[in-house]
Amino acid sequence: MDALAAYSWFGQLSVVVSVVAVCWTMVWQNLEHIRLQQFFARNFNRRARRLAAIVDPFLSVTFEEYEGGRIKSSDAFKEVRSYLTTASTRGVRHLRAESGGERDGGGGGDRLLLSMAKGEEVPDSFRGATVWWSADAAPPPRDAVPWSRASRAERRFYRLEFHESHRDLVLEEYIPHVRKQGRAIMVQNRQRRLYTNISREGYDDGWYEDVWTHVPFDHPKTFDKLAMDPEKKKEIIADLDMFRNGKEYHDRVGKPWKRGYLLYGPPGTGKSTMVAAMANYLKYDVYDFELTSVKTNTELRKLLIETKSKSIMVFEDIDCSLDLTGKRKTKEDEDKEDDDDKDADPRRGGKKDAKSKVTLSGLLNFIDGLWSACGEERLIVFTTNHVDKLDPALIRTGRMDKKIEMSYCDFESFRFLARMHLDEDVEGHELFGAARALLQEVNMVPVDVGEHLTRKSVDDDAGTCLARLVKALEKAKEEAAKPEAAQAAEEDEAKGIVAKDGN
Ligand SMILES: Nc1ncnc2c1ncn2[C@@H]1O[C@H](COP(=O)(O)OP(=O)(O)OP(=O)(O)O)[C@@H](O)[C@H]1O
Ligand SMILES: [Mg+2]
Repeated sequence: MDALAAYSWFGQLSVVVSVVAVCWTMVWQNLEHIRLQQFFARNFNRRARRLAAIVDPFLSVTFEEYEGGRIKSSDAFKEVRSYLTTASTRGVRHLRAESGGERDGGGGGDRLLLSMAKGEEVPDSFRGATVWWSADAAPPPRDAVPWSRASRAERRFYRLEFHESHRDLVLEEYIPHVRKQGRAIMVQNRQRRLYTNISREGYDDGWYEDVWTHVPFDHPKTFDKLAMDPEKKKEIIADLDMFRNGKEYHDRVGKPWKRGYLLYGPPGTGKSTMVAAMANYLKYDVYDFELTSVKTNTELRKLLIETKSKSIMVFEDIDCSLDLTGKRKTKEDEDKEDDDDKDADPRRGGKKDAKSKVTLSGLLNFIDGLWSACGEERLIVFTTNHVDKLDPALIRTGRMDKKIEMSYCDFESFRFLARMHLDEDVEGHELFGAARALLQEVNMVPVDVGEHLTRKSVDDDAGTCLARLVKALEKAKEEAAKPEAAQAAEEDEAKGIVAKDGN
């Protein structure tokens, strides 16, 4: 390299170094500037926050009806609204009334859903902390979908305000408590349903997606109107309470949250009525399984999957629904049954008129197989007139946890029915004692006792009804005293069958 070239190279290097130096200085100065800005901003914000906390130490949480522009109202909003229904109806002067749609957990029909009107505020207290709820609404968004009513409606919201010293209590305990209470109120108020699986016209073609059809469940029977031994009734109610509040226990011991009840006894002793009373007490839906309409075990499983929590699954007259006296199946039987499932499934080219092929093991698996754990908080109730006909595997503990015998009318049930039907203190009536004495000798089911005690005309009084009952009991006593042969002859005569010798 000659001297000139070396000079030129050195010159270029110095230019590059100077440019880098200038750039670095600029960047550094700006960095300093940004740092300073951040420093000031942080300190100012902190001070501003501190100042704001002194001036206004309250925090707030907002529950919007439509979260993030969705058109389905949010669960949290509905839960808060339900929770506030109780608080607001007491403390608020201006309420908003809506007809309770099923989707909102209101239930439709005549029910009204009351909530705080816009601009109202109500205090609430929780573990010594006071919080305030207010209701408000924002105008609909500019980009509202014109044909969607929900989208065009104003955006309602609830605001919860509390002192910042209660921040942890409110966020971690109070809000979960409000949501849980709100959900419970929604369950209490919802219109309950009675479901049936009886197939509708066209179902066999496999086109209907819904395997259940339903009607509103409005059965008037409650435990207050069910005649039975008071101690037994108390025990059943306590058992239902334990079950309803048993989520933690079932989780702890690793048991699916379900319970089996077997109700057995002669016809007319109140088994179906007991199911209605249970459903009304627990506020559960009822799924009435008509097993004779279920073609296969697979279909039974599908029905199970489609049931919701907080429900009673009832199998009435289980002994008549299926041949459940048979043995459980071998492997070969199960293979054959799978083929039968295919045969009976019209969607898979099976015959339409296939008879029910639900088997005992299908039912056993339904009750406590792997699939039975899907969903939670469900009662399974079997009713039967012939408990002795049922396979012991079906009613063993774990499948049927509680077995309740519904029996003939005893004195307590009679007294209960007499008071309920005659609506007065009938125990002093002379015929009351006579009926009581006869009931110790004769078996009569509650449905018959109730029927005799029912007033048939406006002129009927307690005496007339009791006399009718006493007469029926005396007749039943006479019948019971007759030898069996005479009874059979009488029955034949009634049917028009006359013995060959003419006697
Ligand atoms: N223990 C009872 N208390 C009050 N009412 C009863 C009682 N038992 C029966 N009844 C009345 O009798 C009618 C029939 O009762 P229910 O249908 O519950 O009998 P069941 O035991 O289910 O009979 P089945 O075995 O024939 O199905 C109902 O209208 C019910 O009101
Ligand atoms: Mg019944």
